[in-house]
Formats: sequence, structure tokens, C-alpha cells
Amino acid sequence: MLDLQSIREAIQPINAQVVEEARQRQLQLTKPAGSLGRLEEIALQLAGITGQVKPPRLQKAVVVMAADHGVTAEGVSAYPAEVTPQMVLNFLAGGAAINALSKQAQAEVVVVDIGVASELSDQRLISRKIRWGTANMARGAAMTHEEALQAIAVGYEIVTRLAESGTNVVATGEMGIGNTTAASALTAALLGRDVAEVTGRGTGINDQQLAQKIRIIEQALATNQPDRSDPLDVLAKVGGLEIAGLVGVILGAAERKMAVVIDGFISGAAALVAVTYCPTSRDYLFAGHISVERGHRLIVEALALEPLLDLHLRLGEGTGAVLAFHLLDAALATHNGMSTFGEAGVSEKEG
Ligand SMILES: O=C(O)c1ccc[n+]([C@@H]2O[C@H](COP(=O)([O-])O)[C@@H](O)[C@H]2O)c1
Ligand SMILES: Cc1cc2nc[nH]c2cc1C
Repeated sequence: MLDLQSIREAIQPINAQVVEEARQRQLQLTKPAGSLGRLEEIALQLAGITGQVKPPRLQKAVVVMAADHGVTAEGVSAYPAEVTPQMVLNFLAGGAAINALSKQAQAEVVVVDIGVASELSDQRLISRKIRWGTANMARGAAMTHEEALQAIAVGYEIVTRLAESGTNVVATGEMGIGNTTAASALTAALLGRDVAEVTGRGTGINDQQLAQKIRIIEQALATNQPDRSDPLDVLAKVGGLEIAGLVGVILGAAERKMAVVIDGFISGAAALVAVTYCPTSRDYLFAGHISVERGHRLIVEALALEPLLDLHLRLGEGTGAVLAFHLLDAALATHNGMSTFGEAGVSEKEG
């Protein structure tokens, strides 16, 4: 069994000395100090994460964790639960948005069945089904503590394997009809917010369905009484298997000193669980974008992250995170590739 406490203790802050050396290098590059704005900040964070003043070229992957949610029985999504396995097949065939965007960003797509509620067998699929979807959280715990730990272990194992084959930055992706309900329940519980403040329309529900979704989440929290001080308890009771898997990806990446680009609301909820459990893991995170889903803003604020993109996305799959890969590449292209004032014979600031 995964020793999560040892992993938490093994996660180190990023290298502040290297960040400072990278900052000194930036001051030498042929541009007014600070003029590349957030691209400079991205490069500094990557320097601290990798421990290299000139970080190596990014080798990118997106881990798409797929799972089903028993709470879909309550009518909380605009789409039927069967879309989850159908989209998994679409990911494997290369026809989804995440495939198109990953191709463009030169990122590997890793698709994981961590809890889809149907039989899926395909050579290209990483089959790590913990159970056939979660239980209906409106009536009891979504999963057991043990199952949540098993799902975290799956994410940890997958990111470890990616690191061993040279991946140095990972995006979090997910697919699961009903998972904005789980993400809202987690956010309400962990941030101590009213359910209505953190609940949105997901795949596109109407006003009446939104009112029902809020009632169901309130019922789930009242039934399960998750312990806010214990993020793993909250995760097991009102989370999801794909969310737990992404917690494992984030903690495993942080332990291995790999950068993690977080996608939207569901990925954000996984980051909230991971950082509540291990605050140091935050050093390794980039918020790829800000989702339309209203609870996401509260998560990024709580994590003190500043999203890189605001494209009004609400798709998931890792799409916003993979789009942000382009900005990480751009940050390193300038930081590593530009000439210094001395090298180029350009005059420095006066006075
Ligand atoms: O990433 C986001 O911010 C996001 C916002 C809304 C919906 N989604 C995706 O839509 C699905 C969940 O929506 P729902 O309405 O079924 O809860 C799931 O597959 C997510 O990947 C994702
Ligand atoms: C078609 C479809 C694709 C998705 N990708 C992520 N969530 C999704 C939800 C639906 C409904």
C-alpha cells in the first residue's frame, strides 16, 4: 500500500537559490527588466522546480483520468453517464479536443480507466479500474477511504512511470459525467463555502437542474458529514475516482520535482485536496486557465495561483492545461535562448 505520509514528507520546496540565479540571468537578457512579465515568472518557477538555471526542454504529457459517478442518478448533468466510456474510446481513437490540442502542443496523451462503470478493453488504455463508478454520494460515501487511497496510488504510479521515461511536465486531465457535482461538493467542504457559491452548470444544465444539483450536493454533505480538517476523508466521501487519481499525479510529480499544469474546475478540486494535504506541493503547480465553472475561481484564489489563460473554457479533459503548455515553452524559449546585453553589445539601462 502507498505510504502517503512518507510521500508528503519527501516533497521538498523548490530550489530558492536556483530561482535567484535565474532571476539574475533574466536581468542580463536584452530587454527592459521585467518586460516579459509572467513569462519571466514561469521561467523562474521552472528553474526552481528543475534546479537548473536554464531548465531543460519540456517533455510534455497529459494524464486523462476517466471515471463515473453514482450521483448522476440524481439528474445532475446535462448528458447521460454513457458519455464517459464513449469519450474514453474517442480519446483512444484520437478524435477529442484533448487529442487535437495535444498534437499541436507535442504532448503525449495518457488515458486511464480508474473507475468507468462499464467494461473497457483496449491496448492503448491504462486499465486501473478501482470500482465501477462511485456510489451515489447523496445517499452515502462515494467510496471507501481504502478505495480513495488506491486511486491516489494509481495516479502516483502513472506519473512515476512518466518521469522515468523522461516526461518533465504533466497536465492534469479528466473525463467523468457528473464530476462537477463531486468537484463542487469537495470545494464547498474544503473551503467552507455555501454550495450555491461553488456550483455551476457543468456540461450545460438549465436553471431547474441547477437548483436540483445544489440540493443534491447539500444533501450529500449533510449525509456524509466530511471532516474538513481531513482532505482524504472529504475526497472519499464526496469526491471521485478520477479526482483521487489526479491527487496522486500531483503528489507524485511534486515528489519527483516535476512541474504540473492544472486544468479546470475538477482538476482544481484535485489540486485543492493535494495542497491541503501537503502545502509544499503547491510550489510545483501552474494554473493553466480559469474555467467558466464558478467554483474554480475560489479554488485558484485559495491556492494563490494566477491562471495563465482565460479562454472561457469549460470542457475539462486537460484542454486548458495543454493550451498553457505553449506558454511554458515560450517562457523557456526566451529565458534560455535570448542573448545577454554583453553578448549582443546592447547598452544597459542608464543610471
Ligand atoms: O474543467 C472544467 O472546468 C469543466 C467544467 C465543466 C464540465 N467539464 C467536463 O464535463 C464533465 C462534467 O460535467 P457534468 O455536467 O457532467 O458534471 C466532465 O467530463 C468534465 O471533464 C469540465
Ligand atoms: C461530449 C462530451 C465531451 C467531454 N469531455 C469532457 N467532458 C465532456 C462531456 C461531454 C458531454
